[in-house]
Amino acid sequence: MSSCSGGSKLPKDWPRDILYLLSPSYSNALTDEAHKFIFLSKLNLPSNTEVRRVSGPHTNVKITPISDTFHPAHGQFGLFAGQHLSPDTLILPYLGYVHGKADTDENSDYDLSLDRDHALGVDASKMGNEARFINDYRSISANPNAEFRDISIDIGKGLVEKRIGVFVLSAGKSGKRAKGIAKGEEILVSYGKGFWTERLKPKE
Ligand SMILES: C[S@@+](CC[C@H](N)C(=O)[O-])C[C@H]1O[C@@H](n2cnc3c(N)ncnc32)[C@H](O)[C@@H]1O
Repeated sequence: MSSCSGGSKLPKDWPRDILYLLSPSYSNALTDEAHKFIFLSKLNLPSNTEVRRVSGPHTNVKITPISDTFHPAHGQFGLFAGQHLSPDTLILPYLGYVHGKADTDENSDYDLSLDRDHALGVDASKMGNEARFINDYRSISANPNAEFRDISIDIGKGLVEKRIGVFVLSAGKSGKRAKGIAKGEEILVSYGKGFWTERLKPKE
């Protein structure tokens, strides 16, 4: 795990009690099968796989306190575009604690699925990067402007690591989203209906 907390490389408005990550943190309880799924030889990738290199802090985004009292996440933070972002651009990876079913925190509001078949998640509740501040579009905008997609990251020695990336939505067949995300616009995804139904359940 590569991390920095308190160093000069922290993004503006980064909370003191959350560890800022430059790469994922892995649970010691991950199975061999999970490791094989996450870490792959470049030689075994389909030829059309885009292998990427990314590193934080991410200057294309801004962590911003939500001061608008009509915003449903008022008093919290959101992630905003620091520059124009074109359709289909990778904005940043979603980093956090990569874990299996055995160490899932059922109460986390920052746990994103990495792979359903292997029951793998990325939980950014205690550690993560700027992506943990992305809000859901509901009650903020008519539609999301970004989405999560699988990405392959070059980690050297001929290996790649599977992660989740946040992408600007594609322009769409009719080109209605061709403008992408404007500088200063909030980056919004859909958490999926499941997130909100879980939240509405009484806590045990
Ligand atoms: C992954 S966090 C997003 C960042 C969060 N706003 C923060 O400052 O840490 C998810 C939490 O943000 C809030 N949130 C995100 N989108 C929301 C929305 N559309 N309506 C209400 N609350 C939202 C909820 O409290 C949710 O549990």
